[in-house]
Amino acid sequence: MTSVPAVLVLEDGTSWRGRAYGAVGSTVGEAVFSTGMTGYQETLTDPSYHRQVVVMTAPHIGNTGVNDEDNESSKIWVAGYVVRDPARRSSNWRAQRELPGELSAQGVVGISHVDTRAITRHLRERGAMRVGIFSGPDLPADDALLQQVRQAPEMSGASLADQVSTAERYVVPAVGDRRFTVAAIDLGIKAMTPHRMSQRGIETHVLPSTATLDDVLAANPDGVFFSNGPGDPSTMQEQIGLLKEVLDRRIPFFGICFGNQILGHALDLGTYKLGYGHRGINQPVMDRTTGRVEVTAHNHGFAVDAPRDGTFATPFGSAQVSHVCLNDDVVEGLNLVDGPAFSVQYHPEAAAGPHDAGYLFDRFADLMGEHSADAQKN
Ligand SMILES: NC(=O)CC[C@H](N)C(=O)O
Repeated sequence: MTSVPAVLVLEDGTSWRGRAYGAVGSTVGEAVFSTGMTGYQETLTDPSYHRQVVVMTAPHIGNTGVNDEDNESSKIWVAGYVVRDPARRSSNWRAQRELPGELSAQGVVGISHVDTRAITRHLRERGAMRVGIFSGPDLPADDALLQQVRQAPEMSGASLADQVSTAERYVVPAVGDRRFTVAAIDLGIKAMTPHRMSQRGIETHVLPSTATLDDVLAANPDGVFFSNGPGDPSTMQEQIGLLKEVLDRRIPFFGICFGNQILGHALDLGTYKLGYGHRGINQPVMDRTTGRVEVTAHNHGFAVDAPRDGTFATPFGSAQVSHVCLNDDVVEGLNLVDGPAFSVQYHPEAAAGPHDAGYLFDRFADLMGEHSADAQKN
């Protein structure tokens, strides 16, 4: 098989040569790496990867093909894909198509046969940075390509949720009897999140990222949820304002990832950009409320800045850091002690990933149950 040449160019001028993988052409984005050994289809279709070029540290990608069941959204969102050694053909009973064909069909430019271990170490030492992948028979000189990379927008300051959110609201029904109704703000929601809620008797009303308080209240919700999503959380001023109104009304709240960062802002905490972020399905996190350690799925490049020890004052009462990452002490969860609100920076929906953190959806259901019991008492 003849291969088309490709080159990966980082904004610091470093470049790697390989072969075109998926669509032939060019793409730019933020270079990040994922340490997930499995679950590449869920990674590719996670809307939080919008505008990011993902380097897979697992060397062999494509082994299980792709199917119509494991998508986390309606399309592949990564801006580009970097793999070491693609499977020549898939071998899995659930495979319906081959990964390279799927990438090509969706116009996703990738590169293979590059040293993904070296690229990962480079990003780990120098931090996430802009990157381009360029493929074709006659590639321009690296200098010209570097200019294109340096013109790409930065991730800091990027407001991207509106680009990935649903245009229309939709409802994911509860499995069995409906116990609770949740209004979920879609900032780039993964399909598994309402699915996990439905398994707990929750009917989820998924609303566009531009939803107002009236839109939320129209669902008559027992709880409000803010999803994961791409971009810089400090740009989400409308959503931060909406969440403040939700907290003010003491409606039970749960947030995942971007939702955790937005809760941080609503509590007057800041967010900052991590050197290279956490992406993968093998990150150890401690739930400080129980002392239990869980292995969890992550995909974040920003984090909340909050005091680690004890409680701290917020406009909505005292709060605490509920979870921390055991690798680097990054804040992985917030808990409003004086109100019905909590969030985590990682992914209890576990798509892909271990199911250790599934209890958080039960915690949300319990919070809604307690709150409705309290409301009846008052
Ligand atoms: N998965 C997410 O919600 C990511 C949140 C945010 N875009 C970050 O990179 O930190």
